[in-house]
Amino acid sequence: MGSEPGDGSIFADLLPKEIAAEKAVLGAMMLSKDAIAEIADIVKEDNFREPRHRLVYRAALSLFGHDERVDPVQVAAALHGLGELDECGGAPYLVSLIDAVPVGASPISLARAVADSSLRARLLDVGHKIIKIAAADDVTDARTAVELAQAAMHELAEHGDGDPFTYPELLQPLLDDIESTGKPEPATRGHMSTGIDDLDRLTGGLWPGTLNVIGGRPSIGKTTLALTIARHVAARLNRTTLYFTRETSKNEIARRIAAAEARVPLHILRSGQLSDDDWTKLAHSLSDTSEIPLYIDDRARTIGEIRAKTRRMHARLGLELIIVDYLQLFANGYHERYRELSDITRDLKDLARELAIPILAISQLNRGPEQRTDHRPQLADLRDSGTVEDDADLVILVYREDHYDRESPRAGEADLIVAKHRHGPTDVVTVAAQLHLSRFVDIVFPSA
Ligand SMILES: Nc1ncnc2c1ncn2[C@@H]1O[C@H](COP(=O)(O)OP(=O)(O)OP(=O)(O)O)[C@@H](O)[C@H]1O
Repeated sequence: MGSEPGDGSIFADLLPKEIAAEKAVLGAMMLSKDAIAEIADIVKEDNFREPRHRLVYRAALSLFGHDERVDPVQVAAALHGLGELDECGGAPYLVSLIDAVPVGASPISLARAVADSSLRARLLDVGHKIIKIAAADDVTDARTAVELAQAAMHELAEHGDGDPFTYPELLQPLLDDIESTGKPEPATRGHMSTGIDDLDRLTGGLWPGTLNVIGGRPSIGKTTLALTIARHVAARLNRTTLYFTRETSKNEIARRIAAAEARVPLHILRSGQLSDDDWTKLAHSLSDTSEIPLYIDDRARTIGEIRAKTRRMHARLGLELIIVDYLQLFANGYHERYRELSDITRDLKDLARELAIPILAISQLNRGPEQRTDHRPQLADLRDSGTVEDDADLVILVYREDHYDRESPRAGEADLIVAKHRHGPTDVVTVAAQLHLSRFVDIVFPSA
């Protein structure tokens, strides 16, 4: 028993509950073939920290792969054939694994518990490694030590499941190393405008080190507002922006940006039925925007991945704005939701401070607006989203009257309700909602 020798860890001793979780996963695999596929998606062999559990897992998976029965008898026979049965505690131990499955437990939650504890053990190992790097002051200078520590953390975030690296995956860190070596720290260029004049007059734009939140009910236009700001910052201000999207694919985001920049309606881009004029507009805008520093990522799945990618790209490119679309999608469901969302917003706030850049995060609201007669969102509608209401420096709530009433005399308008502004006044800014072009624009009143 104890930690696997290969871990080389002084910290990662297995706790009784972690042993129980590993046993339960293996037991669940021997109870149901359906469970095996679900578990294998989440848990890899090296997630098991008890060595004999790795052997049982490998044998069970091999039987499953050959479409054979997976039960204690078959697994015992397979292990016996490999000369590993005694090392695994014999047939009685395999039978005891079945008894270790808690009544009513889902295989997925059991698998997640094992993957989670494996990741924690790796985190402890990395922590230990970082302490050793930090202490070796006769070997490395402080700056190199920080880079080594960051590399250790990146490896953990990107390969928590222990998969081998592909060559293309290794190219990126290599490029980062080559490009960041000897490059001065990017200078912070202060606050930036959002491109919505009235909003900029009220807030001064987005400030370094702040967490800014766009809140709204589904389909109200949160992504449209975030993309309006992203386009302005990247295309008009030429400042490097990284947009994390999870629900909407990067291709769809690109389509929405193209619609807004070329002023060709989204449904026309989707249908492919472009007129000659549309093609001309699209071609011009593609050439105008071919080098804008806007990066779109639809692969990050957790806040840890967002942090790792952001740090890596910041070292390489000097990021100036991060956008996260949207907070709730980056909760992994391992813990109570309120706590996870609180952790995510705190992490984003810390990241904004650490990198001295603004972060703009989209958040869903609870059903509060639907329960009020005027449907206007309020700060308190963020209440279910962890501590975002407290952590945010600026909260902009999006509201469109025509979303609730198609006959509204305010059709085509959106209110951007600045419901929280830590360093200034709150107010409402009204803009034109051109959703078919995926953009919000200032309302220009004809001069008298
Ligand atoms: N071609 C179009 N013409 C008119 N309106 C459109 C078009 N395409 C999308 N819309 C509208 O734009 C709105 C979607 O905006 P957006 O995706 O920014 O909302 P959201 O608040 O981010 O939504 P979600 O919570 O679903 O992510 C919807 O109301 C949708 O009906």
